[in-house]
Amino acid sequence: MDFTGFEVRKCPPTVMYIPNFITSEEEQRILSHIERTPKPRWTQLLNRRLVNYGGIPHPNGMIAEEIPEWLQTYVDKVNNLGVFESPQNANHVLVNEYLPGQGILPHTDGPLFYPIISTISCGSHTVLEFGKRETEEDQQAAPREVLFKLLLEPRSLLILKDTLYSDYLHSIAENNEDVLCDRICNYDLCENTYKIGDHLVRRSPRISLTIRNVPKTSKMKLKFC
Ligand SMILES: O=C(O)CCC(=O)C(=O)O
Ligand SMILES: [Fe+2]
Repeated sequence: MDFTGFEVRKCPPTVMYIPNFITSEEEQRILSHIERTPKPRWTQLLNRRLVNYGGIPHPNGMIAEEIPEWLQTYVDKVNNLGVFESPQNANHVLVNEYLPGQGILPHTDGPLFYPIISTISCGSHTVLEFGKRETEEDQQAAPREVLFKLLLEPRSLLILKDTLYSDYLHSIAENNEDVLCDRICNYDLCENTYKIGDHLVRRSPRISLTIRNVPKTSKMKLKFC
């Protein structure tokens, strides 16, 4: 796919933002599958809950598990864009659920993944914030400065790579609503519905599909003594 027109130029390289990557019907289908996920499949964290599909990434290699067909459709859709240069096709999906007021602390995705992140948002918008990685002695410093923000609309696809993967931390503030006029780098690529009114948009529950490649996989070996 030719990404011209989808690259966000007001922030460091590289961000691609594609609004309406999936249709409302596809979004509803995803949400209803997630809704039916058995409770024990979820890992409940303090400020969100998550499900791993494709296996659990591990330094010794991920024991690959088959991704269910309804979800593999979207992994294929992302792979077909040529985002992950094969043979680095995506093989893992992390499903995160955020209720209003929930978020994720500043982090990088680290060395277990091939350094490209693709994220499909469903159900609600959110605002992804970026800060710079700090040195050890800076750790105690005052709250980390937010350098720029991206608005992730429902049904959109976000792709992050290069220095944005390696040098910047990303996070979602634990807010019930977002002010959308302030330092949003991809604002001109967003839907018009967000460009009217008072720019204060309430969050509703959001499901994100973070689609990545885990390069190191292993076949499970069972040892019987
Ligand atoms: O929900 C999102 O869009 C971000 C998720 C994320 O950063 C992660 O799971 O590493
Ligand atoms: Fe992340």
